[in-house]
Amino acid sequence: MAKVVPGQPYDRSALILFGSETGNSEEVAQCLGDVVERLRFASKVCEMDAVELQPQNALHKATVIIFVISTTGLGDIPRNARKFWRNLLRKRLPPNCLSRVSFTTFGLGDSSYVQYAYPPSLSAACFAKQCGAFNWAARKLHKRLEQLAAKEIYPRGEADEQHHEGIDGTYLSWSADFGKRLLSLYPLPDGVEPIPPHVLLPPKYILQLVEEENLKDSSEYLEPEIKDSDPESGSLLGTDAAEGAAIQKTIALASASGKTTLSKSLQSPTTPPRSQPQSSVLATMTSPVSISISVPTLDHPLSSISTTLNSTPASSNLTPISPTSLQSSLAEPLRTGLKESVASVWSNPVAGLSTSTPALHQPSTIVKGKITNSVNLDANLLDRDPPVNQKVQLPGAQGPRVELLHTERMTADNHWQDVRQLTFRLPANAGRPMPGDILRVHPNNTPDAVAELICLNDWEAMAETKTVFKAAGSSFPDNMLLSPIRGLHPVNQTTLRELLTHNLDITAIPTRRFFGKISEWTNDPLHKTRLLDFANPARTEEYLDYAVRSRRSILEVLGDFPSVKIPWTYAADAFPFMQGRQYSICSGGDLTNDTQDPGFYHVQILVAIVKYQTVLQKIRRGLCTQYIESLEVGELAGVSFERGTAGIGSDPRRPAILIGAGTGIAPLRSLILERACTRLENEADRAKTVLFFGGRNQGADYFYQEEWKANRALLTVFPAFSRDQREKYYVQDALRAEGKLVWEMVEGGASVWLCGSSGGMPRRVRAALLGILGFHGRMSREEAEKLLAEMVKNRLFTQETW
Ligand SMILES: Cc1cc2nc3c(=O)[nH]c(=O)nc-3n(C[C@H](O)[C@H](O)[C@H](O)COP(=O)(O)O)c2cc1C
Repeated sequence: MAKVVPGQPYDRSALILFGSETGNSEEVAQCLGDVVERLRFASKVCEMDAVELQPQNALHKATVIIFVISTTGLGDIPRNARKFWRNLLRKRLPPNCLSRVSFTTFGLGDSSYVQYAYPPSLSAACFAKQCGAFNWAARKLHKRLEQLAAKEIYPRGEADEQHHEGIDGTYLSWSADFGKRLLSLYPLPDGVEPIPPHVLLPPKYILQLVEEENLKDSSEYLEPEIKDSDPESGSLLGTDAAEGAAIQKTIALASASGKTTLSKSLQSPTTPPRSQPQSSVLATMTSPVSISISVPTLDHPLSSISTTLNSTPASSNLTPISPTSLQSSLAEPLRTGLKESVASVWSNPVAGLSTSTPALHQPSTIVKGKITNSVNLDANLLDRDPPVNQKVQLPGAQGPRVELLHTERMTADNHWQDVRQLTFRLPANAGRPMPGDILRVHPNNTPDAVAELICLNDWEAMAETKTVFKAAGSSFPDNMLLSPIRGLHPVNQTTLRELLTHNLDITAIPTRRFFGKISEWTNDPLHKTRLLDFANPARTEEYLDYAVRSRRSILEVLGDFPSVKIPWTYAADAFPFMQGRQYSICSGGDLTNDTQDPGFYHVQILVAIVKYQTVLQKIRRGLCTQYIESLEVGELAGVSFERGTAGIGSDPRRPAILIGAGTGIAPLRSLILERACTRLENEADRAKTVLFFGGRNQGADYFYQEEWKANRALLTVFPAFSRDQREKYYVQDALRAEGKLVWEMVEGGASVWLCGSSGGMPRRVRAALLGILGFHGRMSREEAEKLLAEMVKNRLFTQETW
């Protein structure tokens, strides 16, 4: 078992700042954190919005800064980087204000967004040159940093999800070369080597057992810079300022003196004395039975963790791993392809990225928009006693909750797909929901899954004991920067079981980084070798076959490798944090009002329940939709509200062409209802609303057809069902068939919305639109392209695909 070697700064530090909408950039940032730590940099990974531009802060003290940012919407900055971006754009910033900053950027994007995107600040010529909105956020950030005199120490990297190897297709070679560049710029002192890949890096967060009195005054240790008074920053998922403060409390130190006591129940005679040398071995896998814990002190937060697990090493009973492939297209969408080709000499073979599928959008997601506050739903709700049921509630009942009023299956009973409409009761203090707004659903792990994980890791003895998160200490020069824990509900003290239930994503598909980590916690040589294979970027196919194509969960992997025993103190570091899933609202207009109580609004979402089978034969279910499926009417659900596109397209005086397939109807219905209920002084001003809807069968998944009939005067619908006749017929075919009408509406200034799956549909719809502009509008290809780009620029074209 390798010894823990804490990061040794040697006067070098790296700040890794990410802007991430669905978690991919965050994962890249964590991987880069590992890369630099192995090069002996003190590192800190945090959201961009957690950092201020002030002269004396970490931004100016770090030896290097790596910005990792995705592009969202159509050329937009992710919401947890918008405050930082706005600050960077301030006109009164001195032109050389970042002259002490050495940086590089790594962008995450999708080249399919080249097509329509035309970021507002760009001229047509520039647009053509710059390939539309592809990686637009990273490009403009990089450019702005240089304008402010920051020094580029390594060229920008740009990952493309369309690459056949996904993000890894760019990331792996880029990070390997970047590492070499760092070593050449900042050579290590004689006799000091990079931390080798087989040595476990210190954790970012550790768990401690605490007695209640240790927590009482935890607020006095809050780290000033993570306090975020900007209500728009939304840096903490689904939280407002108060909730953010609570999160800060969560990560606040339990004891300034490092005097952290063990829960009495766990203080066994085998507990080592506190004076024990801090560099004790992390875990001795071969040792028998007892649990002994020495608690980290502030000075040496990591080196003192000493856990002797009751682990009898399992014999090598690894389940045979055969290449597998997905049998169903119903799997939650794979946003990130992954693969690996480059393994550099110095680099950590586990440093490559892996899929970040768990953080993905679910159907009905809208992530586009200018205004994206997270709103605390209702303080009063938090005081209510949750209904008694089998499900474990959010710890401390502090997470945002809303009441589920109604749920309804929207597909025919005999249809293979279960699509549900859920109606929630939203406190009015969140503001009136508008088309384009989002509900984020925060799921739970099931009690069974949690129990299984606890059992697999032999954590039964401490599972019910109060614990506290502690951001692991760091030699980072600016100690103000403690990264907020994204996606963590504010729990001041919680048990390990509660944490696993509400906060840690134990059913995510494991990343390569996860395999690298857990390989440290087995003493079975065969298991270790296999785990390191999966972590090795040079053996991507094995990882893909074992973990991704078969959609194995972290829990299943731990079941396959029973010799792995994760020290419980590492739980918060080993597992990803659970992030809520976003759903665009499908309600609007009069449906929004609560006729019984003006203190509330009603909000609906449309959710396709994710259930599928891989060649492993096991039925797989989406974590979030499983939670949604289990919700009962009247129950308070973990849901937060976020602003989206600010009602673009809801003005009934402007014609609207709405194109949607499947659950992509959600934001379109919201628009239709909003437009219909908006009263006009002169009804003659009301413009056409035309919906092109794509489904499989009229009898199975023609959502809201009764409503459309009732609204016939205000809405024209052209449905396209692919499976109702021999010849496949899709929305793009319906568009072509109504080409003349479409052209007339575009000519009349219509706004166009395109919503649904990001597969081939958006590309085909775009081709159809270009054809219509060419044929009916008599435009050349170039003119048609330019018109579409102009529409994007003027926010007359909105694409919400996932
Ligand atoms: C709703 C949505 C909009 C997107 N818009 C763009 C875009 O305009 N340009 C681009 O290059 N990529 C775009 N992408 C691709 C993302 O940048 C890419 O999926 C990235 O891996 C997401 O990283 P994140 O999880 O850190 O946000 C978009 C993705 C989604 C889901």
